Amino acid sequence: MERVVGGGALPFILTGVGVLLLYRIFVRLRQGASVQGAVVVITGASSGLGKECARVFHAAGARLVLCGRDAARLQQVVQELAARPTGSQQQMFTPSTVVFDLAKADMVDRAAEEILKCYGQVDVLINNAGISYRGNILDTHISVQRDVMETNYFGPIALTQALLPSMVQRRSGHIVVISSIQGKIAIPYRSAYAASKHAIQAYFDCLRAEVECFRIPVTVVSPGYIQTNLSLNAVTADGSTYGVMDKSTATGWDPRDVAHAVLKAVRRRSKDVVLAGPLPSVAIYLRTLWPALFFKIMASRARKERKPKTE
Ligand SMILES: NC(=O)C1=CN([C@@H]2O[C@H](COP(=O)(O)OP(=O)(O)OC[C@H]3O[C@@H](n4cnc5c(N)ncnc54)[C@H](OP(=O)(O)O)[C@@H]3O)[C@@H](O)[C@H]2O)C=CC1
Ligand SMILES: CCCCCCCCCCCCCCCC(=O)OCC(=O)COP(=O)(O)O
Repeated sequence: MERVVGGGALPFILTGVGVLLLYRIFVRLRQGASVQGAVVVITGASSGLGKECARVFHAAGARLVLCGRDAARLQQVVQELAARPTGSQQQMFTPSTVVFDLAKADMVDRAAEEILKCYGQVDVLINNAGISYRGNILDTHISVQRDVMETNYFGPIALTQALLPSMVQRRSGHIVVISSIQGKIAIPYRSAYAASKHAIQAYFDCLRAEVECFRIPVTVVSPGYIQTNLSLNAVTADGSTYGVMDKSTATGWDPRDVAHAVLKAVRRRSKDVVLAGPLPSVAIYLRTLWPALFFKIMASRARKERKPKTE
């Protein structure tokens, strides 16, 4: 009797192909949506986390609009990106730049128009720009509290509100904000910064609920310390620049890792991402579940930090 070779093998081949297809679907689902060709706007793209996000989203094939106050520094980022070997077969786009100060309310609407003109639409807005603060509330002029709020809160929400109607019209878009662990817990001598990050968290939580019906996801990313110029650029109680690279900043997360986490959050349309080690994570739970203990720890921290200045 003759045996048909392949007749017995066919089910195995079909099963193999099926398993392979299922595996590819699984990988795709885990990876989430592609950002290839997506128009991604990044504020604060001239340095630190914003610059790393520019690198990561550029490598993923996004069409970038890079924002900041300093045209020359943004151009430098554009040149760096253009000079990078692609290492992949996907199409890369030369980024556009839009220069404006988020703290100047009258500039933001015009900047939003300029941003929309770059590619006619915005697919992902990453509100990353920000400034930190170091100071004792007793010594801090109210204008410093206001200035930090302008950059970290009113600027980003004004830009978001200016770009949102075009997203709603298209029933498409994604809004991301880089908050901080300090948007979840407040630590001493950071009043202006922690308040602005708490405000950002609340605003974008409201927005998430309000725009879900338009299929526009809102992602709040709350990182712990990152190795950037944030502490160097921080403002102090009298409005002057702090100018110190704090140990906590210098030993923080690698901004590349945080930028990759931001890309992952965009692809997966995550709602709230906390990037923190065990201690800050415990502190966040403690603030909710055992506030009295959390406040005691913070008061003790405030006493310890005050000591060197008063002794
Ligand atoms: N580093 C850290 O430890 C952490 C940082 N974050 C957050 O990450 C974000 C990025 O900060 P990071 O990269 O660390 O700090 P950097 O100081 O390195 O970068 C800040 C960026 O914000 C831009 N920026 C500041 N003020 C304004 C303004 N008024 N208008 C427009 N752009 C402005 C700066 O651009 P330019 O000066 O060129 O205008 C710069 O590109 C911030 O929101 C910060 O709060 C969150 C957790 C931890
Ligand atoms: C019973 C066990 C109790 C354990 C509780 C421990 C409480 C420890 C407190 C930890 C505080 C962590 C603060 C983290 C702050 C942070 O990561 O901020 C990120 C930033 O935005 C940095 O900005 P900055 O300008 O402050 O450098």
